[in-house]
Amino acid sequence: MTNFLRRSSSLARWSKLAYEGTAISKTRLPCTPASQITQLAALRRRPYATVNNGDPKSGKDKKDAQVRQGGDELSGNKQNSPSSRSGSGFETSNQEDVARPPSPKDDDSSGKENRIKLSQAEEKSIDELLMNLKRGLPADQGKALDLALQAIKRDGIPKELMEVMKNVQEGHPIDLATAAKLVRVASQLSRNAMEQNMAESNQLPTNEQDRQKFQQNKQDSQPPPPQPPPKNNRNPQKKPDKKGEPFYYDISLWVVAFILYLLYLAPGASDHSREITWQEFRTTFFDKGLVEKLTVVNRGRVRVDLHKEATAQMYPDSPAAQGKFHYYFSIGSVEAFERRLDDAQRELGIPSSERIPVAYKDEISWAGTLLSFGPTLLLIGSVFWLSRRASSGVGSQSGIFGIGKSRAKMFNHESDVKVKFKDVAGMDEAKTEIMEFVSFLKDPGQYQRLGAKIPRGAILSGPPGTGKTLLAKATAGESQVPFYSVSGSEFVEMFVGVGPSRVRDLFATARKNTPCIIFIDEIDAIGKSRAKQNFGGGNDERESTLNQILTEMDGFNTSEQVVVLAGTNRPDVLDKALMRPGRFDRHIVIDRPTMEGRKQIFLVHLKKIVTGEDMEFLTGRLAALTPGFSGADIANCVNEAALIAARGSAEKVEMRHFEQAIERVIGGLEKKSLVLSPEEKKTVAYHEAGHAVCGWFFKWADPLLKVSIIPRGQGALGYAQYLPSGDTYLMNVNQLMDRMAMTLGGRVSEELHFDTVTSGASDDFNKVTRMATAMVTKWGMSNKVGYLYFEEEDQKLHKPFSEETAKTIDSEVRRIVDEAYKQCRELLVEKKTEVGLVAEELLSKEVLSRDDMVRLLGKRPFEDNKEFSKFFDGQPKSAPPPFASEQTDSPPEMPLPT
Ligand SMILES: Nc1ncnc2c1ncn2[C@@H]1O[C@H](COP(=O)(O)OP(=O)(O)OP(=O)(O)O)[C@@H](O)[C@H]1O
Repeated sequence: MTNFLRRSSSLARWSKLAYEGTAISKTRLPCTPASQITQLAALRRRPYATVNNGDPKSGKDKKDAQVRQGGDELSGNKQNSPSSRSGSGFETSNQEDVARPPSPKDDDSSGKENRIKLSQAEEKSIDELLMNLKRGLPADQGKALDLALQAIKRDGIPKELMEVMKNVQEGHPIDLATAAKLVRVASQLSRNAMEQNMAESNQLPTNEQDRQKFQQNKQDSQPPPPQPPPKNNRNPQKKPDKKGEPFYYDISLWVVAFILYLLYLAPGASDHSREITWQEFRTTFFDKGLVEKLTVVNRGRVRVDLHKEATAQMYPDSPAAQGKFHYYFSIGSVEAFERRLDDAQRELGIPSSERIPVAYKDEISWAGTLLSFGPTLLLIGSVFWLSRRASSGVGSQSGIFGIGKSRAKMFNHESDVKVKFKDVAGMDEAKTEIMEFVSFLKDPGQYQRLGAKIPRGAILSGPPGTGKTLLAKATAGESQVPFYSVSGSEFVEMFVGVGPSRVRDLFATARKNTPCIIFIDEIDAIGKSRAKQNFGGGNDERESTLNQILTEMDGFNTSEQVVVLAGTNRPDVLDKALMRPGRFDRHIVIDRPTMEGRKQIFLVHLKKIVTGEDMEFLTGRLAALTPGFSGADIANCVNEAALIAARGSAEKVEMRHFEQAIERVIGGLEKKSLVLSPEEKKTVAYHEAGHAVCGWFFKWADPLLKVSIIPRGQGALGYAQYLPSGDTYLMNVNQLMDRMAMTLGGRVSEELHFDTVTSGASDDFNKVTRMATAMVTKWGMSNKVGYLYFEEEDQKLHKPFSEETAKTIDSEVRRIVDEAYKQCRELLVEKKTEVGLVAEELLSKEVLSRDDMVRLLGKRPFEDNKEFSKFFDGQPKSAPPPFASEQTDSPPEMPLPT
């Protein structure tokens, strides 16, 4: 035991662990140790060392034994050394029992007369242990530990505990009765320690009768005068504890921990066996006739059963003389072992009738089996842990078990959805259509009374940023209902079945919160036509998600107030089944805003901006400057203007800030770092001048607003911006021809003014070719091809026309472009001087405005669109910003006629 106690660091660790294990159930403490003892005894294995010279064991074991012996000698216990007694080091204390002083009669089994005192060396070890342990403990715990160990030191270890340890050592498992015994011993030890402590501090009598009397007297008497708190009293035994019960538990805890530790150290159940070699087996046991039986276990090991009595006589200290202990040795193969054994027996002349019986046995090693499951358990454990960790992060839906849950964001109508219809500008028709959903959600009774079927949903389609989501939110805001927003792509996962499951979950949640609105943005991610998807391999997962949406929408009964809105930029690719009545009943097209729409959207966004400009004029001018802008572009422009103004420390956002912002949004950042050579600059100037002069003198072309040779954005060395003749939806042949001629103006000008031409007109040619091709193949503007429409489809492998038609189309496109070129060249030859004028002015100023053009070329000979031109005429100073949607150096492409 001295040895064990010397290892105080491990005792500290172990006791702390035991304490932590039991601390959580302080009130149930007396029951705790029993179960733990069983576990602990089985957990820890400690090699056994016998001390007899004849006993087969390694040199290391011998050394251990010598150390132990030395320890016992040190403790003055020489005559009780293990060589004279079997058992563990604890038993060395048994002799002290004789010298134990008589104590008052105590009826409990762990009373003082039943204790075995510790030796001096052991007591010393306890003191050391105490010192080490107390360092890492809170003051209260330290005090309790002190008391517990002092009591053990003073009174010794109960005999019962010793018996248990002996049993454990002999390999008997700790059964319920033993556990109960241990509990009793532990609690008795604790109580004794506590009472002793009380007695010492209050002179409490230690025998039962006196104790009762004392308690009675204490109750009858006056409460003792309050003691001043003892200052610097370092002796916890003298200090009465005020916490009472909890303190008792603390002591108990330490007693339990200590007992557990003793058991844990006892060379117990685990020390049933020891490996030896064949040679050791032969010389030590076999040749001496001690072997009773051999058992081949799992064809790899042989267990040696010895004649107990004979072994005990020959090796009194060997554990093999005790109950369940046995030696074993490993064999290479059963056959080889049998041969060896036969040989050995033959050598010894053992007759065949007396030969040692050999049994064969297969045993399952539970540890091995468990170990083989280790990697699997580890994998399952880590997956579980990862999923738990993930789910404790963003939200409870994000773990692996929440994968089938809908990712829809819910906006509370009271707090989150603040958008109203007044915030959505420039789409009056769409608002009127969607208003019906609002009145249904607000007052469904009116519709039901008249037998009208409630619309299920609407698809909002249109280019990006035109306000589809905003409109859906405003619908929720107006109808004062919850709003579930989800993107179509959020249904698509790599796992099969997740999409449909999320759809189900979304609709189930919505049904629980009726009335409400579900908004599925970018529904084309899942709602693509199933026929089209199958080209080049289908996507079953997407298809089943779509099917689930169709089913869910069918599943609504008419009284369910769930409206499904969906947004898409590609209504053309949607599955027809989605669009049929009863599902998305309404198809609301939200196009880019018109001039009036843009004005209103600017008004909405300008509300938040500090500006001193006249609102009517400002919004009109900005709207005129931004044809083709979506609501999102407008919002971005307004914000950009405010940023530019703030960057220049301006008081207010002025017109020039807005114009700069629009330029930036359209053309990108000015590339100041890009320095052109003088020749390149000249070419760009003449190229742009060619466009500008064409725009000025062709009746159906758009007049110039601004031309610049400052490089911007990606690869645009210069650009010309034009005043649109209006929000054009239809274009006639004259307009198309003038526009194509104007687009070719850059190259023609280069031809007329330079010896050679540059690559700068490539984008112009692209536009011209596309326009001419559309005129021939789609718009019926070629007599030779006639009134035919040929769809351009990238995915189609075959052209929808014959080779002959293809040739005709080619020649017609070429004819049209040639005509446009001729028209342009005729004009520019005639206006060669004007082109030179404009180009030279551009070279010197880099930017020319509409007013510069008037000054250089005179007033345009045609009437401009009043609606637009009123915002630009009479503005001598400010150069108007560029035309929308143009980033290159050529005139704008015409909108596709609808
Ligand atoms: N009609 C409008 N009135 C006011 N603001 C608008 C309007 N349209 C768009 N906006 C602004 O543009 C922003 C983006 O619009 P929104 O998200 O609704 O576009 P969307 O059509 O849903 O785009 P996408 O198709 O890319 O999803 C809005 O937050 C709003 O600031």
